[in-house]
Amino acid sequence: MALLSVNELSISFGGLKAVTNLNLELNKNDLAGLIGPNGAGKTTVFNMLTGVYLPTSGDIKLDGKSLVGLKPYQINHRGVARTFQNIRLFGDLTVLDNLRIAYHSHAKYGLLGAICRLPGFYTGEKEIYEKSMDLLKIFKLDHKYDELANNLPYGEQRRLEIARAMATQPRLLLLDEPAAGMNPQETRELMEMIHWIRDRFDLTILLIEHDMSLVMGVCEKIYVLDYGQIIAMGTPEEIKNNRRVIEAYLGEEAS
Ligand SMILES: Nc1ncnc2c1ncn2[C@@H]1O[C@H](COP(=O)(O)OP(=O)(O)OP(=O)(O)O)[C@@H](O)[C@H]1O
Repeated sequence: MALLSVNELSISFGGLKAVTNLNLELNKNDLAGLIGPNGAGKTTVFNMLTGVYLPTSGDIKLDGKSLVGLKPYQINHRGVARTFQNIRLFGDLTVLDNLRIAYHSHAKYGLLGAICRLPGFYTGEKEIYEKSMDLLKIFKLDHKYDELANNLPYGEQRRLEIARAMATQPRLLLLDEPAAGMNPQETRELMEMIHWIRDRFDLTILLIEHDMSLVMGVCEKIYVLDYGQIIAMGTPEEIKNNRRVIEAYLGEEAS
């Protein structure tokens, strides 16, 4: 069974059909891309997958169970995490605390345990600290654990956002333009990191990206969206040579 199965998904804003009859399927461990010209509807798809927008029609199933109508935090608890096009970190908190907060959303001790400082609270806190530091190491941010997130260079803020999403222990990770604003060296390192976390954490990843070298280099399967509709799906090689895809992008450049 597919991990994620999107069936005839549509959404309209007033008279504007932003996404129409979208079908998409991801198997466990897929590393897939969602590309398309500006305004094609990519972020809107992510917003529907994560419960930010309620679809007008259609269904989204994770492991065969519908996510439609669930709140974003409920969808996160089912195993879906995301990053945003515009970085959304807690800028005035340290790098470590940004991760701790994400781990706390899944902490095993309750409010009473925290207020009364029950033994479970201390073991829980220690575990969260250790797991947070482990994740920071993976994302090469451990030496910056005490810095305020706002003070990190842009590329590191992007990595911290992915690390924070990983702290919610997702099965499906949605990355919205993870390489935006990165230089070529940072982009190359990010590509390797995305591959590595997919394998290490047994993840399924769907990413939106305008940087074609990243999409073609890292994704094994690519969906192309244009005017809210999927116009092509295939391997990077198939997508590169697809006439409809070339036209969609050339149309954008010509306008
Ligand atoms: N909340 C909303 N209200 C009204 N229109 C919206 C809303 N969200 C998205 N749209 C519209 O839906 C369409 C798709 O937007 P979306 O941001 O999903 O595109 P995108 O492919 O992610 O674009 P980009 O690559 O530029 O980020 C656009 O016409 C946008 O204006």
